[in-house]
Amino acid sequence: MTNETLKKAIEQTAVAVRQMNPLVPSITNTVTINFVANAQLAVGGSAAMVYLPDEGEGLAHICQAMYINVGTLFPVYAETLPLTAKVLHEERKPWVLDPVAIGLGKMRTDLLTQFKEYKPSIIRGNASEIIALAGLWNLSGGSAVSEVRGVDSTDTVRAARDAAMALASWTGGAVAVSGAEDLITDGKQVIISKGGSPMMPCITGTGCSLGGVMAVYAAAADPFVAAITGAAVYNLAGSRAETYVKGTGSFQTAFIDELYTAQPSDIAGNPFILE
Ligand SMILES: Nc1ncnc2c1ncn2[C@@H]1O[C@H](COP(=O)(O)OP(=O)(O)O)[C@@H](O)[C@H]1O
Ligand SMILES: Cc1ncsc1CCOP(=O)(O)O
Ligand SMILES: [Mg+2]
Repeated sequence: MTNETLKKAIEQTAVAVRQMNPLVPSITNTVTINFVANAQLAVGGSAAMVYLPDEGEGLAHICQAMYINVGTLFPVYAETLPLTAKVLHEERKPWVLDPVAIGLGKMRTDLLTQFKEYKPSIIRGNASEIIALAGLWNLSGGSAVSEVRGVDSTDTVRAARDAAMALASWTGGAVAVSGAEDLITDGKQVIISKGGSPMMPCITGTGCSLGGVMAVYAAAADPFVAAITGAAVYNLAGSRAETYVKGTGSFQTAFIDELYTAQPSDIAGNPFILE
């Protein structure tokens, strides 16, 4: 892939989701569920949030793509999440996994272990989560899950490069590592997406909603292009929003405005490096 073909693919993806308005349901955490839905709607998707096993399974059958985020688990998810992921895998529907706070608790570890066989099309996490997931799945570049501290990263994005590539090689999809710069790989190529704002990690849900937005784009593009398009619109919107807000409260509102108003050509023009 060249820079020009990638820019064209990003622009086409952003245009396509606005035309399609794809149904992209989520099973996600209760902290940021509203932010996820609003971000998905802002870029052109149709959101639907559920908790129950038959509802996850039912939506997996009819959706164009789906998002699973393990941020706040409830006992019912022991049934909901594997059932839903199994349908997505069997029907070859694109789906995005955010392994939030991997390492915390037995149920989270059990669920994330099971997802290895259901091969998420895109895995999106911060650097520590990506390194820990590769460790849990016994892939190269991974390390013990006990090193994760809650939901925030203690590793640099570059430190997660090998883990990200190993995970993408296993799934056959893409892996996106977020941070001050974002690294996206399909296991062969690596893209660094630039931009964003230091305010982004200071509000909860930028990472979670980025996963939801990547799922929306996965309804219209292959996982690698979808993940790159998600990173690009986030970095563009974050850079723009920080220029006129007073602090992190108004940043969240401005950020959604910038997602909504971002033109496909501007999303494609957000700086990236093809390594
Ligand atoms: N220091 C930073 N500068 C610019 N953008 C950032 C910075 N930290 C995080 N971001 C952006 O915030 C979003 C969420 O990333 P991150 O905070 O790593 O996820 P998580 O919330 O899962 O830990 C991504 O779009 C990322 O590019
Ligand atoms: C704070 C918190 N606690 C459990 S899930 C969650 C949200 C994490 O969101 P993000 O990873 O996008 O900052
Ligand atoms: Mg996160």
